[in-house]
Amino acid sequence: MPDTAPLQLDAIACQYDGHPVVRGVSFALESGQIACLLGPSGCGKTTTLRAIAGLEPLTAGRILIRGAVASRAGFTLPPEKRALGMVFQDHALFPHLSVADNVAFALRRQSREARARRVEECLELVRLEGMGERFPHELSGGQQQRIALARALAPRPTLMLLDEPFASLDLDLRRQLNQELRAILLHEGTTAVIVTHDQEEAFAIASHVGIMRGGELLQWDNPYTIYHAPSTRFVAEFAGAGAFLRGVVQQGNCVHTAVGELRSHQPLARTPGTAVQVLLRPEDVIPASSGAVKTVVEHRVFTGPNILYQLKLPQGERLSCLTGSHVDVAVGEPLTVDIAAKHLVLFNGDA
Ligand SMILES: Nc1ncnc2c1ncn2[C@@H]1O[C@H](COP(=O)(O)OP(=O)(O)OP(=O)(O)O)[C@@H](O)[C@H]1O
Repeated sequence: MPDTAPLQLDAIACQYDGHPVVRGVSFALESGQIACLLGPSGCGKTTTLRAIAGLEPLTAGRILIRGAVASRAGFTLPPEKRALGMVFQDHALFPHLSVADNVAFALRRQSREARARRVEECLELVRLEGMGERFPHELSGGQQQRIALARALAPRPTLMLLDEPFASLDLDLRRQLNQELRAILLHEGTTAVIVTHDQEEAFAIASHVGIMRGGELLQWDNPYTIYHAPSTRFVAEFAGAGAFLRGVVQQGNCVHTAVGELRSHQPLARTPGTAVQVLLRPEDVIPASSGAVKTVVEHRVFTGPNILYQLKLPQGERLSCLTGSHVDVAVGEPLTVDIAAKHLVLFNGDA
């Protein structure tokens, strides 16, 4: 990672009233990368973001912005000196300023012409061209968040920090704005850190996802790796639906389970006889009339295009299964499946 990486965290720690809430968090972002910090409520996502912003001091470690130390124990460069853009859940627009003046706020040092040009450009980026003369209270919640985004982008920050920026909006609008946000960040080449507790949202936006728990960063990877090669069972559970089957490792990269012998295409790195749990994602479980595994539908969630089934095996263990919604089987009915996992994800233990 070159010294000029827009952002680098080296084992940072933060405390509130002597109580540690962030510990040993390290990651780095290259120019234009988009990261999401994801984790359950209270895991330290916002505190990490606030530390990057210069709003929380560090008790250990350091934060480098463009290769220069911005925070370490005993030193915190003030937020306004960090060349950051910030968007928080409560958009905090200036109510007495027009939309254009809100967006122009951080451009005070530029000439009138340059300022007007950039304001127009940013309003276009967030698809609110022609609305510059309006006032924030004349706009919808979604439009106000677009303005907050335009205002943060206007000075071309090194780094954008966004804390659940669309959390107050309804689901459809949130999804749409998240996709627009991703397109805008990519268009502008802006590096960003986004806090969310919505896994689907994180996967849809981010080039990198950091899963946090209890103040620690458990895994930092691209969304595909987080989902398909989770480092811990907690990450596996947090990253999406699935089931864990008890198994025992056999010779030849096989695991014996209640659904039969599962063979991995990659080495299992465990000695035969080891008790393990095998992660099976819903898309690894395929309905097939001539399938090898007999189950009964225990629960089902219809989402429109898909149905997510919870299936019970005769021995009592469970599987998740995702199908198109035309595979329509009622609770209590049998469903025969095949297991299509090629790369087995194993965790230790038979619990
Ligand atoms: N100002 C504060 N004073 C004392 N404790 C705080 C303060 N802010 C946060 N905390 C505590 O620090 C821990 C981490 O909080 P943080 O807001 O970073 O979590 P989070 O992952 O962003 O949670 P959420 O998803 O609910 O926003 C929590 O236990 C929280 O109660």
